[in-house]
Amino acid sequence: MVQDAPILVWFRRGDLRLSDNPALRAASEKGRPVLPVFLRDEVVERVGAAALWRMGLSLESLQHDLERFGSRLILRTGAADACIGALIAETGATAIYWNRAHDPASRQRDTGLKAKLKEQGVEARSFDGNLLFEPWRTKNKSGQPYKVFSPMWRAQAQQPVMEPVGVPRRLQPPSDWPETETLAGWALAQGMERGESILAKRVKAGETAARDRLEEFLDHGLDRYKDGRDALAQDGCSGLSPFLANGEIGIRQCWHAAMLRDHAGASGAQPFLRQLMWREFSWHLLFHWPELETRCWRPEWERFPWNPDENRSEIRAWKRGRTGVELVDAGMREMMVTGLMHNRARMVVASYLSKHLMADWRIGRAWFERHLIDWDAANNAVGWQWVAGCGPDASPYFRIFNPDLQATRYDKKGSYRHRWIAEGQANPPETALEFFEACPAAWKLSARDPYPAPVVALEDGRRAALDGLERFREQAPA
Ligand SMILES: Cc1cc2nc3c(=O)[nH]c(=O)nc-3n(C[C@H](O)[C@H](O)[C@H](O)COP(=O)(O)OP(=O)(O)OC[C@H]3O[C@@H](n4cnc5c(N)ncnc54)[C@H](O)[C@@H]3O)c2cc1C
Repeated sequence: MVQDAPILVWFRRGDLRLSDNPALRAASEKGRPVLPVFLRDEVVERVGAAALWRMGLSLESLQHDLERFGSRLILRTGAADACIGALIAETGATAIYWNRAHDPASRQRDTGLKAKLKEQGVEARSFDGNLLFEPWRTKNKSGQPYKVFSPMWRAQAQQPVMEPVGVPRRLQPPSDWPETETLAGWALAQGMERGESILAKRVKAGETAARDRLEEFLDHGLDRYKDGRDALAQDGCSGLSPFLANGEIGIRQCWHAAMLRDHAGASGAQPFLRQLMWREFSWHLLFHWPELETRCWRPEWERFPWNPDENRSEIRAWKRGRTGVELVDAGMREMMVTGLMHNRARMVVASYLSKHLMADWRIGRAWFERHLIDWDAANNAVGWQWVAGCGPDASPYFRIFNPDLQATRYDKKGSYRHRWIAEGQANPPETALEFFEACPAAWKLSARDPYPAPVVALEDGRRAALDGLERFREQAPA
């Protein structure tokens, strides 16, 4: 009987939660058995090592949350259409619901699958659960997608954002559960070299932890956010990015909670909402320009004399936190130890790579993709293109961050560098020493090594970058 047939609810990285989950909520309201599913499919296979490991913690937490409802999470590996086809055949499901993902690979997969399922008479419904506004509905005054952040912020911040839907009241289990693979069997930490145990010390995962983090930040961090968000050594940001990347909290939940504080007069609410809108802007761009991760948004920048050679010793030094430029090295080491990097440091290390070292920004984008636990396809691509100067609304290429000046301004007392760089300190803090445990053994790094001399003198690097810009401008068509 169709009215008793199960509905598959397909969770993805980006919506691993029970609240503010429109697909799950809609399925639960049908009064039919609900079968939650997560696939290790072609899209998941692309996720970098650290983010994949972090996603495993999310899935573990989601499993527990579902079990509290008498439900389960069915895990399968393989191409999405084969896995879904098999589950339909095994369970008699006649419908599948999911929340839309907006990265190009997911869109391609979902569009093909939806058409195929419809042909087979299966109800395939998608919901908007991952953004404040669906990107095809958001248009500038000329009816075009936004290319510049500020007008989008001014216009969209005034638009009503859908209220988050609540946790389902009940999840009716199917009469028989299909077979599931196990998270242990998936061994999601496999690609992590040595970093897993170090990262694990600091990571909290899951929907409850995400909500706690948001409340803690709103109660104790929001008022300091405007000035504190740039201070490298302070815990001045929300720390929500890994929760958002996995969808343990919904963006609409964050937005509405911050709006309430804004209405109550909290001074940091507007700057925080603005950053949430940057995430929205990034996804808006990736939706409308699906090549954003791999191609310069400004096509003429493909002719910029980036150096594509990833095997240069300077690039190796950048990856290993051994450039001899303290702020750059501190940022890169923070990422190795925590899977995260302060936003200011992300900008500095990205500028150093794409300008002082003239490396192709895609080398950095891919390295972040492998090492960040908050990896987000849109934020990462837009962040890199913004810094490298080839994206929409980008910082101009001639704006070259001077890491030493940035350190003077945003790490006045040197606490951030002290926290992450052990060499030369009589009693380095644990954080600085952990870098040597977290990085691959093959790098053969030791805290007892002398700190390296700069691989490029900052002034030489800046000059070379500006010369590159001049050559590029001379040969670019008018
Ligand atoms: C080169 C580069 C790469 C980046 N890669 C990523 C990435 O892979 N994943 C990621 O989530 N962010 C990325 N960012 C953006 C930003 O650095 C992080 O979102 C931020 O540091 C996360 O910390 P938080 O949650 O405490 O931020 P908060 O300052 O508390 O901000 C709250 C939320 O707003 C959003 N946000 C904040 N700043 C930005 C921004 N500049 N662009 C887009 N959204 C923003 C994020 O969702 C963030 O979680 C990148 C930035 C740069 C310059």
